[in-house]
Amino acid sequence: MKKLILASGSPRRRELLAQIGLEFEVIVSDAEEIMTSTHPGEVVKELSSCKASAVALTLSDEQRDVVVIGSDTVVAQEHRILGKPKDEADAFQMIQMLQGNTHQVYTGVTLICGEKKTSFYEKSDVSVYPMTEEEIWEYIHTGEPMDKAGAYGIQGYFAKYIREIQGEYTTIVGLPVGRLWHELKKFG
Ligand SMILES: Cc1cn([C@H]2C[C@H](O)[C@@H](COP(=O)(O)OP(=O)(O)OP(=O)(O)O)O2)c(=O)[nH]c1=O
Repeated sequence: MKKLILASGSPRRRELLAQIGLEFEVIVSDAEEIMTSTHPGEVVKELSSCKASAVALTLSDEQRDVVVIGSDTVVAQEHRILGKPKDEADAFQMIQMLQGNTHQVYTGVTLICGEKKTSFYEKSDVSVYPMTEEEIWEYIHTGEPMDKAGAYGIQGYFAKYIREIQGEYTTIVGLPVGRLWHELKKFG
């Protein structure tokens, strides 16, 4: 297995990569996130590519055999794409939309090693129990929503509002590790 660089500041992504027994270095880029598509799957592929490319560009010649991993997660509810909330009022609006409904979580991943590059995405469906306004504010005051796409974390307090998921759990937390491992093997 080649050396790995995780181009992400997300603690969840580090935990998931460590969970499957991989060793890696973390380099966080300040990539400009350029979006040209409106399909959530294409959006997360593009954004993951921006993050991985920004780090790949900083590597020296000796590091050309390293695989750089970039990733991005969004929530899609009907025709809307939700990233991280701007403030608590935005978080309230997002959770208000998600409660009592089913939405999709898309995570895109890009792997870059020298000239070789691959991007893919995974999608999971998440159904949320109805929540009262009081419950939504109580959840926002846990501080959990602000750094998360769709303003919730399935791995935290929000778990008690999850009715059903279809698809891979790690896609929702931010890194679909089964698919990632499958793709990494192709890099040798
Ligand atoms: C839906 C959901 C998202 N999230 C997180 C995963 C991502 O960290 C975050 C979405 O933001 P991203 O912009 O994908 O990632 P990030 O800014 O946290 O990290 P980086 O760009 O450096 O890789 O939301 C959860 O932790 N749990 C969830 O249930």
